[in-house]
Amino acid sequence: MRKIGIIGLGHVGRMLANQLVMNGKADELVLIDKNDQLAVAVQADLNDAQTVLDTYTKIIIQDYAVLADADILVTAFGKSELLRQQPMAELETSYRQAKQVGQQIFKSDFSGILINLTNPNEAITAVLQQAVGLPQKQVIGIGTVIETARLHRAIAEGAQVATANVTGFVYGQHDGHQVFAWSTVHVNGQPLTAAINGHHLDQSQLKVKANLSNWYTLSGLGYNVSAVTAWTLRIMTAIFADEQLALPVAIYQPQYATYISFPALIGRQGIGNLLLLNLYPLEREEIKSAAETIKHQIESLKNIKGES
Ligand SMILES: NC(=O)c1ccc[n+]([C@@H]2O[C@H](COP(=O)([O-])OP(=O)(O)OC[C@H]3O[C@@H](n4cnc5c(N)ncnc54)[C@H](O)[C@@H]3O)[C@@H](O)[C@H]2O)c1
Repeated sequence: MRKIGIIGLGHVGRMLANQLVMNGKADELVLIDKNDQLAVAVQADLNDAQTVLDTYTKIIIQDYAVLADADILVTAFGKSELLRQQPMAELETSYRQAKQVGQQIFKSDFSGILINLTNPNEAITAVLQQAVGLPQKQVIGIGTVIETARLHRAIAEGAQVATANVTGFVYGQHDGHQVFAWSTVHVNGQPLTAAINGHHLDQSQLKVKANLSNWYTLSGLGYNVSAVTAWTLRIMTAIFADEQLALPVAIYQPQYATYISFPALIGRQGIGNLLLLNLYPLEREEIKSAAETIKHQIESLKNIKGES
């Protein structure tokens, strides 16, 4: 039986619940939001849709206790409208919510894999890990998975090849101190320094292009939802199938003594081996510097008191 929980039923939590039910990807789905009416509404709406589906998902709402035997729990609380101000504007709000939600998860005895989507992603994943008390390998953030996907898309469009032909990672801090590790990027097995499919690709232009789609989405919609939902579903599949899929998720990286976006293998156990690739010295320095930025952000949370 596949049992999945989602905490926070805003744009992202709702879309994820919708996809899980519509595609029959969960046998039991636990939906929790601080807004009772919203949770009741999402449950009713999805149950109405189930009248025509040939799969069935049992939907339970507002009950932390039933998370005890859940396989995967996704945290998608937050207040994304704040992102219109600046990328880290949710920090205080998310921190207070994470303390409160984390305590409730701890009390529920949840022992599966927690995937955190709430921003600022690395810092809030670290706060949640402390609060829920699960081993670090079981508490993952979405990290720079979306940045990496956007980079692959920018490269694929520039070289006129399929996105699947592109490999490589963005490390560091989601929506902040990103590190484009060009040494890891290959297209059709070739490094970017080579002409790809007859195209010479410029790194700075690729970087701008990769960030542009985030800008377009945020300025038009005010939030982004589809890519994060699709990649969260992909991570869930990797966990259930024990795939050992390599993605740059937010993980605790002992070398930097902090949560940071870093490529690692994802499977049934959560995080497996970290990918220790042969990076350029400058890239290693940049990752170290991103780790310092994240540590400062986590340190700054000590001055925040109270719960929202
Ligand atoms: N990493 C990514 O690529 C990515 C993409 C999109 C969104 N996000 C992040 O995911 C989070 C959710 O985004 P969204 O657009 O759905 O936000 P949203 O503001 O639409 O929804 C947040 C939901 O969380 C609920 N909530 C707040 N505090 C809670 C608590 N203590 N307990 C339970 N529920 C609580 C709210 O009631 C609301 O329904 C944000 O932090 C956002 O920045 C990340």
